[in-house]
Amino acid sequence: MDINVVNSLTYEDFVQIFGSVVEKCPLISAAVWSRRPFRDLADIETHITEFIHNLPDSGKEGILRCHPDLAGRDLQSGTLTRESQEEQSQAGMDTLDSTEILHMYRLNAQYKERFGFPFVICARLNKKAEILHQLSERLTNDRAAERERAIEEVKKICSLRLRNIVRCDIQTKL
Ligand SMILES: NC(=O)NC1=NC(=O)NC1=O
Repeated sequence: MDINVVNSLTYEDFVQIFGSVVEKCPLISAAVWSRRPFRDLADIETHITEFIHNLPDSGKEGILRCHPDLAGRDLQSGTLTRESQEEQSQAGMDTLDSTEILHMYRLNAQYKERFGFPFVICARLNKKAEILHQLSERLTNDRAAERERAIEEVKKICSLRLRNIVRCDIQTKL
């Protein structure tokens, strides 16, 4: 998306377009809007990651809690956001058999019980086997380390969603 177009967006249009780059956290884009004009898309990403970085632990955990479980209730009931649906499908979460779904459900529940926030991973960069491996492995982290690790995954998801916005725009230009 042409950065001059982005910089000329009204607040409402900016949040409409960028509000879901962090799952169900339009507040972040609403806050970043006031940092315009942006040099480029990477500049928007920098402002978003700085906003997240400067949040207290409770704020970071709040962002994590806005993420739907992988292969969880929202996927099964078709109530995922468009972005999450695409990401989870790409990772093969929508083709698990009943045993795998139950296994994911149990590990997600165990993880949430231990940390108080859901397991978050950038689904577009991982397939089923790696997701299960990471979920089991990260369960042994301490809370502070795991919070930071999960926030790093949120930043990867955000980065890919930002580029998706740009790619769509290029397509409309072709
Ligand atoms: N709990 C999660 O990691 N959820 C997700 N990761 C993604 O990349 N998309 C999701 O919905």
